[in-house]
This record gives sequence, C-alpha cells and structure tokens, in this order.
Amino acid sequence: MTEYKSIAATDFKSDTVTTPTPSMLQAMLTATHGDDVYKEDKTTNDLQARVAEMCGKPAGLFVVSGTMGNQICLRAHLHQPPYSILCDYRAHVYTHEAGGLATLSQAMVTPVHPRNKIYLTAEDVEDYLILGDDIHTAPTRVISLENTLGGTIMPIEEIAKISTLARQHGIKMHLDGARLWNAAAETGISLSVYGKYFDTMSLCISKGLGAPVGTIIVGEPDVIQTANWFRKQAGGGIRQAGLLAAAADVAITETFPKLKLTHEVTKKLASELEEMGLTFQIPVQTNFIFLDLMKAGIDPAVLIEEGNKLGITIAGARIAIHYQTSTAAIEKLKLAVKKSLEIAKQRHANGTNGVKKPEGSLAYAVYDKIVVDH
Ligand SMILES: Cc1ncc(COP(=O)(O)O)c(C=O)c1O
Ligand SMILES: C[C@@H](O)[C@H](N)C(=O)O
Repeated sequence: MTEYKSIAATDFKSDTVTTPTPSMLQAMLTATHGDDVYKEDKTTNDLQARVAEMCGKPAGLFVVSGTMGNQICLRAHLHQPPYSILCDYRAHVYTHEAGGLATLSQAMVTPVHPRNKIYLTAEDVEDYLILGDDIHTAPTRVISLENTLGGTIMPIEEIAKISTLARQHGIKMHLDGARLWNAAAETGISLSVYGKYFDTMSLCISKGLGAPVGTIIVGEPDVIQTANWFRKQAGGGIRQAGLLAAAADVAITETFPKLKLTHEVTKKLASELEEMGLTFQIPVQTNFIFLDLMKAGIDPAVLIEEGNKLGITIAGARIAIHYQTSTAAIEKLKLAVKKSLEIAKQRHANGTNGVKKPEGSLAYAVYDKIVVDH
C-alpha cells in the first residue's frame, strides 16, 4: 500500500474517513466557480457528464451525500401513495438514512431477509413483491438494491433476474451504489453494464475513492430533474460546486484504479486473522471484514480499547480498509485482535466472559444486526 500521511491511515471505522490528497486540493484551486443551482459550473457539469457516461446513462447530478442521492432518487420514482419500497433488511436506505423513506417519501418498506444470508435473489424478491390494487396494501413501486453491501458483491446474474422481474411489473429499480466502484473493480464488470439494470444509481465518491464530499446520481433526464427538485427542496442546491467536483474528479481518476489493491490487502488481512482463529459474519470480497466477535467470545469494547492503546481506531465488528490505510496500522490491528483473543480466553477460563455491546460505537451498532443474524 502507498503510505499516506492522512489521519485516515490508522482509522478502521469506515472508508468514509479517507481524506483529500494534495492532487485533489490542487485541482480545487483551478476549478471553475459557476453557480451550480443555475447549472452554470463547467467543472460540475463535466463531472456529472463523465460519471453518467461511465454508467451508460444520459443524465447525472452531483449531490453532497450518499444519503441525499438515495433518498431523492427513490422519492423521484414515487408518485401517488400508498406505495412501498422493497429492499434488503440491512439496506442503508432502510437502516441508516434517518427514516427518510418514511418522511420524504411517505413510503412503506418491505425489508427482505436473503435466504442465503448474503444477497437478495430474484426468488427472495418475488416472494415479497406487493402487486395489484388491493386497498389493504401499499404496492411495490421500487426495488432498491445495494452493491456492495457489507462489502459483499451482488452477482450480476441475480441483478439481471431481479431487473427483469421488476420491469415485468412496471416497478422501478434503484441501486445504492455507494461502493459500486468496489464491485466493478473486483469483478471487472463495467459501471455501464450494471447501469443497464437500474433506472437510477447513486455512486459515492467520498468513500473508498477518497473525495472529501460528493455523490453522483445517474438516470434518465426526467427522473434526474425531479430528483434535482427534491435536492433543492432539501436545501441541497450548491453554489460554487466546482471546488468539490474538481476533487471528486481527481478521486475517480486516481483512486478507482487502486481499489483492487485495497481488496487484496483486505483479503490478506482476513486470511491472517483466520489463522489466528477468527471467523467472519459474511464473506470478505472487497474492503470490509466483519469479524464474528460473538463466535470468538471477544467483547467489542475490549477490541476497541486494545486498538486505542495502540493508536488505531477500531469501531467494532466491522473492519474497513481503504487506500490510505497504512501497513503499520494493519500490523497494530492484528496485535489488538491477538490481545483481545487472549483476554477472551482468560475471561472464559474464569467464567466472566460476557460480550457486551459498547456504548455509542457506530460501526458496531450499524452492523450488530448482522452479528446477531449471521
Ligand atoms: C451503502 C451506503 N449507502 C449510502 C451511504 C450514505 O452515504 P453518506 O454517508 O455520504 O450519506 C453509506 C454511508 O456512507 C453507505 O455505506
Ligand atoms: C455508518 C454508515 O452510514 C456509513 N455509510 C459507513 O459505512 O460507515
């Protein structure tokens, strides 16, 4: 891994912690300064066009977060309540976007547990679609998928089957593609191939790609225009967006090609942790490792504390690797896990090993459902 001076070098809580590189900051200095609310900023317009073209879509829109990208895309697909959105029970749009589906979209949600415990299949979806006009129901109007989810890649064949099913019933398809870059880098499947199966996609540039701010939503012009309307309504209209778009453009160019290496580093760490006796809640396929702390008998609070002692930030069961993660920090992570395992064994020996959830640990809280369900 290229060694970085970033404060993110020792932070394993998420890939959202990545910090702008000198080249991103340099690009900001030469960005245009048009007013993006009036669509007058060339740097922003060029970035939108670039990502839309990469995804095989005619229109794109720069927004300030993945949450905004998802919520305004989903709202733009919905016209007359009652209606519902079908998604994975762990989907970010359902679990971590502050209830936006209920407030902005006034939508019911059908959260589906994948039978294979990893990704939704067309059979899972078909069993839970709400069709017809029975006045007791809220018919499914959108299927919202997430790729990657918890770092696992949804097979393109399954996405294709679900898309065909949706289109048979006139249901819209949205992709929370916060980490679609990671899926594309790992599978070699282009963003435009993924784009064929969705009406809208939301791609974050502020996570593994390392931009300081920004997500791009893509789709047909009419739905993107409607989404833009909801962006403005939420106060998301941006004036000199070019400063942010310039950094995002560099992030795509510079970091997208590095994601595969990040995944290799992640998988190497995972195999070393397995040699130490650790197991994982879900497969390690890209840049996340979900430790099965329950099975190891490790108290998350102990792991967090051991990390702090070594000067690294661990937030719970989820270990996030990004292109700014330092080699030294990875060595310290392994030490923290080793020490936590020793403490777990000591506690087990003297019968005091109660695994407690730490207070306020976001990443643990974010995915403790996976801990329980997997
Ligand atoms: C899968 C997924 N979708 C959407 C988001 C929301 O992105 P943001 O934090 O920029 O709102 C996140 C979190 O970063 C995420 O992990
Ligand atoms: C916490 C969550 O919203 C964020 N997307 C993350 O993955 O860290």
